Amino acid sequence: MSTVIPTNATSILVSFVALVVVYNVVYALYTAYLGPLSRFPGPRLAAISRIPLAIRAFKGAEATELPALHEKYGSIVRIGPKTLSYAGGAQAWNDVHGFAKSGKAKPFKSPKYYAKPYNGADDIFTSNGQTHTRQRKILSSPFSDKALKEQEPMLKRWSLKMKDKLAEKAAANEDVDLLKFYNCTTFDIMGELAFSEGLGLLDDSEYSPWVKSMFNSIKAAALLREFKLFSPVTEWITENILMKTKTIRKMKYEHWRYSTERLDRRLKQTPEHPDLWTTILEKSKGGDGLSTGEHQANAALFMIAGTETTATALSGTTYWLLRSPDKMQKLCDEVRGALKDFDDITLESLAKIKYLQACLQEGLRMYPPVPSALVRVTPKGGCIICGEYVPENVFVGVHHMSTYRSPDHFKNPKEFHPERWLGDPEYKDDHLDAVEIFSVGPRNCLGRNLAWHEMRMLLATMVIHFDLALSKESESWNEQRVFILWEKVPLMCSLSPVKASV
Ligand code: HEM
Repeated sequence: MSTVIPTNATSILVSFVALVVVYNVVYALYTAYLGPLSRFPGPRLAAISRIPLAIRAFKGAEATELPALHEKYGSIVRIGPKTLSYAGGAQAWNDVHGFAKSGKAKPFKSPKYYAKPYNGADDIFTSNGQTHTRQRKILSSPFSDKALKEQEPMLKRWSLKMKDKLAEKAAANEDVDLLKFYNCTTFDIMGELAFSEGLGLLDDSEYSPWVKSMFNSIKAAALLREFKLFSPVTEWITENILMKTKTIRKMKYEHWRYSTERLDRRLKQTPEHPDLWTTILEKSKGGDGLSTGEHQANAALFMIAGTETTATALSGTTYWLLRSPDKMQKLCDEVRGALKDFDDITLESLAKIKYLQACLQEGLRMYPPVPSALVRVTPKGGCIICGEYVPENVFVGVHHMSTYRSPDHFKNPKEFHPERWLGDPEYKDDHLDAVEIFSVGPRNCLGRNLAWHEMRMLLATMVIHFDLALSKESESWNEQRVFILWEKVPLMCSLSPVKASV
């Protein structure tokens, strides 16, 4: 009797496992060959399993592999059993990310994809529905044109400080890592904007432990998310084991602690000059305001969303200008011609320099700071995207890199030509509206106006004061892996001061 029970138990277990395996294989084959997504083109293995998607994510290879898949299969590619990637230009942008029309439900942000902040409160990036609408109304107020104009002297002050620090390096004949300088500047700016205190990064021209931990946690978050999405088992392991490990908790807590401490300090005082929280607190009065947890969550978010993105955009644009000496010369001529004196530099005067704007637009197309798709999930009952019905619960997203590298949208898509943004007849057939660096619709980038002001001001500051040359070691700088964002390496350049700089 004692030997019969284990044998039965073993055979029950074996039968159960076999059943699970058979069920999964049949289900995967059904989904791939007969399911509602089977009519979308893509590699067969990707329709059966998430393995190819996961391998690509762990290799950090999406910036090259996804554009190649779109080139082969077209503007909609099935890249996972329940995942579609889009590179279809303006219509894809509107259908996936745009405003809802006549009460029709739109794809939304799945909590599976976007983890909540450390304190469990939603920030504007993770929230959906009414919480998002309420937060957006309050948080957008400090980014109006009028509010940003008040920040002009502050932006000029940090631009000059960046220039002074770079001038020290140039005087010492040292090559500089421009990526680091741009990052130090945008972090210091956001520190002052959000908390009325700079982070002191430009003082030492070095990243602080906080900033280093932010960079490390972006890659960790990308890999964890991919592991979590792989299967129900890995999802359980991620939620119940990995996310609770000391290392991951510490990583999340560190970023949280740094920004919360600064926000707390800021909330105890009234700064002389208005900052973001001056307006946010004003708009937050009354029943519909932000809770303390939401203030904290959004402060932490701003320190990531509003810093390294802008520094990345500047680094990418500078890199492509350095690779294209004729374009760099034209930019220097136009900027130096338009701005003769430091007082000439205003947000308005910078916005009028058309070639400066075109260089930034083309730099963003060539090297989008957010290269990946910001994935959504289709709503109950499904929806129509690019003229095709997509059933509910499917991951969808417009992939920036694939869209911007597509010959369907751009002539010479892999080449840097600011002229395409200035009506050059050579590029008359380009679909410029395929480029939506800041996304579209109800949750497009809240800080896009600030980002444009910062990018124009800092790039103009560079070319007004310095002639730049790319160091040999950075010639292939753009060949980087992607883990949600680019895994950037130093952008080494040599600088020589312009004689009669303003
Ligand atoms: C070149 C620089 C920047 C780029 C390329 C960029 C890009 C984006 C993109 C693509 C989104 C859409 C996210 C999504 O669909 O989930 C977004 C959202 C957002 N961005 Fe930016 N961004 C930049 C600068 C900034 C700055 C300076 C701020 C200032 C704080 C900022 C704050 C935000 C916020 C708060 C959201 C969430 C908006 C919402 O969900 O309603 N960004 N950004």
